[in-house]
Amino acid sequence: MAIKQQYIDGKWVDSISNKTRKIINPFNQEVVAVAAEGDIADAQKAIAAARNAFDYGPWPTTPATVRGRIVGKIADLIERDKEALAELESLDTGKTVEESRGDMDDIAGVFRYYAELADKDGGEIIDSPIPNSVSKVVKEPVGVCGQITPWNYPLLQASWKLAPALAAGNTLVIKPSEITPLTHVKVFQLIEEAGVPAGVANLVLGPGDTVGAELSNNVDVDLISFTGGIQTGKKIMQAASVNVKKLALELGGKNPNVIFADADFETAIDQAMNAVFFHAGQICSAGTRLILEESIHDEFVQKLVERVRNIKLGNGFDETTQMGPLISQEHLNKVINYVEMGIKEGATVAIGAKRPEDPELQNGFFYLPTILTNCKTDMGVVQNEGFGPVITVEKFTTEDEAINLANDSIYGLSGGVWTKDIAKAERCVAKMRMGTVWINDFNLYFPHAPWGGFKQSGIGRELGKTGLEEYQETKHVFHNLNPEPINWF
Ligand SMILES: NC(=O)c1ccc[n+]([C@@H]2O[C@H](COP(=O)([O-])OP(=O)(O)OC[C@H]3O[C@@H](n4cnc5c(N)ncnc54)[C@H](O)[C@@H]3O)[C@@H](O)[C@H]2O)c1
Ligand SMILES: C[N+](C)(C)CC=O
Repeated sequence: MAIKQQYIDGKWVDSISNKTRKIINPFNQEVVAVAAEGDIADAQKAIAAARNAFDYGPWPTTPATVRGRIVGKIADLIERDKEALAELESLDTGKTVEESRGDMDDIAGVFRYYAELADKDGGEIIDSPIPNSVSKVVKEPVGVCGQITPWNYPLLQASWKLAPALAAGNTLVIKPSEITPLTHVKVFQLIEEAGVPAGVANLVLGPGDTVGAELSNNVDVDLISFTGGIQTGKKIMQAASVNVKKLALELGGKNPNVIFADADFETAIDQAMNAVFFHAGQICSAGTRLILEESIHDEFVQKLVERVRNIKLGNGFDETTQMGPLISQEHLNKVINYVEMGIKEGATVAIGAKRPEDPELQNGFFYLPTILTNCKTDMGVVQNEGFGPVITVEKFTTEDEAINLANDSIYGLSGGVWTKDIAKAERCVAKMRMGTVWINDFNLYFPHAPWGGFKQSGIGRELGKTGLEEYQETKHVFHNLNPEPINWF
């Protein structure tokens, strides 16, 4: 099996130590690839290449229109190779190929969006209060960017970082999760083919506590952008303080889905399922806290259970599969412990709470879709991110109570509210402390709208215009057209 290599300074390379890692299909634990396993030295080599390309290379001063054209070419190539990319993503993560195809459309859309945005902000002329002067504000790239991505949406999360960083003229080193590097490797082949100059975009494979920590610590990195868990985010924030790096953190969520009695009942049930069981709940914005108005609670739970019973688990490459496995044995163990904690705390199992018995699923990291009722907001299972196919159900009777429950969290990534009462929806949205709030929808995102968290769900925003601005410095240039001595001294 050919080794999946790193891409450093425009060359495909093994790790300096020659170490490798087996990449496992979570559906059956088969080895699907062998990847180079980089270390601190590989990260340093890539950072040096990115530093050199930023300080002495053409990319930062290449006209934004030309950079945009190259970013657009990457979008074209992703569309060309969509099927191959989707298959790699599903082999690596276990998600259905149908879902991976959707991810690839989204990813191409992100590159396209930033390709088109690249040359749209040419800065600003200020009406200077000083006679005979010109005052202007220009946008410049931040410098060398370190980018660290998680395993649940490997290439999608990478696209939110790569596309704006390149469009804005930065150079970068990206590190995917060590267990899901395959689509990163493939997209770097496309980045090379699109004509991004050597040293501008670098890919280092390997673990977080070595490669990731080096990206966070190294003083030659000007900005670190991280998507992943809250505990890792805290470590990165601390490390980034070494040279006051610019910091963007996209962390976890424990997202409330508030359903009022006047909501469209069937649609709310359907979307409540989708909000959690899509990708087996391994989504930062999964609607894992179902908050139901008491008068509809029993019927809603009963109907939900009936529908959840029919969710088809299986191989992501089988077109009838609706939900794949969890990512790894380690993660499966975490989800098992998380549900056990909820049961010990007094939650009632409405369905699931175990592994499936189907013999065909025994080699995969499967866990049954699970609904826990009788949950109270102070339970660990309600407060902690489980990152699996598990819904906790709470009840409310008044609008204020619903909002208080929704906000009772250290997280603030996303939330939803379901009602036909427009005024009620707007009142709730105004009080819900989250970066994204959906009215009569859940889990929707697109390149044009910013994404990120309130509270401990993160710092900064990806996507939208703000997603480009994260990768730009703002410089004020004052030009005195008639310099004269001040004669103070
Ligand atoms: N807010 C969002 O948009 C968003 C999107 C996707 C995932 N997430 C979050 O990601 C988490 C799941 O992903 P995960 O398990 O891969 O997270 P994780 O924090 O374990 O790992 C994420 C990345 O950080 C690296 N890493 C680990 N330790 C590190 C260290 N000390 N220094 C630097 N890098 C380090 C890992 O190798 C990986 O590449 C969930 O909490 C989920 O909510 C958030
Ligand atoms: C940000 N999103 C929803 C694409 C993936 C979160 O895990």
